[in-house]
This record gives sequence, C-alpha cells and structure tokens, in this order.
Amino acid sequence: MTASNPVFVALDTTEQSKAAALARTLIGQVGGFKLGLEYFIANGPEGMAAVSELGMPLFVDLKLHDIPNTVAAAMRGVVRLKAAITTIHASGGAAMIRAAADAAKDEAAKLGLAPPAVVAVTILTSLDQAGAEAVGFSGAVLDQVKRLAALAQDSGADGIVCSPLEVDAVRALCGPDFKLVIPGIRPAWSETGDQKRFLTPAEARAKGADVLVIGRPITGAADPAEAAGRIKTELGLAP
Ligand SMILES: O=C(O)c1cc(=O)[nH]c(=O)n1[C@@H]1O[C@H](COP(=O)(O)O)[C@@H](O)[C@H]1O
Repeated sequence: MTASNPVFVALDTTEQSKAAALARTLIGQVGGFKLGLEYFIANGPEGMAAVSELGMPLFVDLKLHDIPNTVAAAMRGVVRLKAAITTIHASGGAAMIRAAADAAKDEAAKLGLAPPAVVAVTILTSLDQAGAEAVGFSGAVLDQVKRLAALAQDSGADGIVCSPLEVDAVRALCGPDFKLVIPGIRPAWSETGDQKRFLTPAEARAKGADVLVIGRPITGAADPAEAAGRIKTELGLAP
C-alpha cells in the first residue's frame, strides 16, 4: 500500500489475463491488489506471481481455517507468494491463530522477506444479524466481532477483517497499531450486491479503517480506472 492510498482492489476473477490487465490499468489509482480463492484455485502460485511482479503490495486472501499444524504449513506457502497481507479465520481459535502468526514470521525470516500482516476474519460482511445467529454466533454482531478481535490480538494476529460498522469499536478496543482491513465498502453510486454490513469508502476511513477492500464497485465498472479515481477523490486523495 502506498502511504496515501488505503484501497486494495479485489481482483476476483478466474482469468489470469483479465486480472493482470485490470491490475495494470489500476496502478496509480489504488494502493494494492487482493487475490483470493477464486483466482488462486484457477491459477496457483504462478498466477499470483503474474500480479505480484507488477510491483504493488499483494493481499493474499485465502482465509485459512483448519487445525494449527495444517494452517501453519499453508501459511509458509503464503509467505512464499510474497504476500503483504494475508487472512485466516479468527474462529479457528487461539492456537490456530498463534500457529499462523508464528509460521508467517518464521518463514519470512528464513527467506529474508518482510512477514505478511496476518489478519483474522471475524464475521463475514455478507452476514447480517440473523445470518450470524444462524451459524451459531449468538448476541449482537458487534459484540461477536469485538470478542473475536480480542482473541485474535491476544493470539498474535496483526489485525482483523470486519465490516466498516464495527471499525470504531474495534479501534477503541485494540489500539492504534492493530491493522483493520475492511471490506463491505460501497460508494453511494454502487450496487450493494451480497454485502450486508457496508459503508462508503469515506465513512469507513473516517471511522479508522487502515485498508479498504473494494472489488465490484471498481472491477465491475464500465471504466475501472475512472471508478477507482472517483473513490480516490471521495477519500480526499490527490488524483
Ligand atoms: O477477507 C476478505 O477480504 C473479505 C471478508 C469479508 O468479511 N467480506 C468480504 O467481502 N471479503 C472480501 O472482500 C472482497 C469484497 O468484494 P466486493 O464485494 O466486490 O467489493 C471480496 O474479495 C471478498 O472475498
């Protein structure tokens, strides 16, 4: 991420040529690129390299969630992809979070790389109150996010993923150095789609988000670079 632009654009596609072309168009308009499961399953490590070699920070979003030993081994592979940020699920528990954080640091040191920020997904932004309760998170979503954020921080994670609606409360709980990576970002002019807990880029930033994860409002626009530029303007960044 360049210091001034907090936007990581989610290049959610299975097509390597499409991701690389979009990425090239967006250099200068965003702070980094996010590649997730959809892309990784189709294109593997070589596909990740095709985007990372463009020289922008890479967010590798594989949302690891398994027993600690398996997650630690997978995390070593994520480090080899030269990730700047990567995700695990906080609900994997304290030992899993610790194993992921330790493996990231250890593998990065072995390879002489900067370790990725390991951020733990709390409650997916596609879940509303009823959806969160249906998978067993009882109580207000905000309280569940705060509980998982504290668990993640106590277990060595560098930050969390939550919706913009919870950012100020988590910031107050976890302090200024805890990285808040925030999807569920919808400019007023965009479609909400499957996101249930969302705010605009400027609202999320004002609440204290460090990274804004934005996909379809940019990638689905007729002119993605123009859409990213519009978001830059809304964030008060120089064109
Ligand atoms: O971990 C994530 O990045 C993530 C967590 C979450 O709770 N919600 C969420 O939408 N995401 C990701 O953020 C991106 C949002 O994309 P758009 O909804 O198209 O802006 C997608 O790539 C999701 O995988």
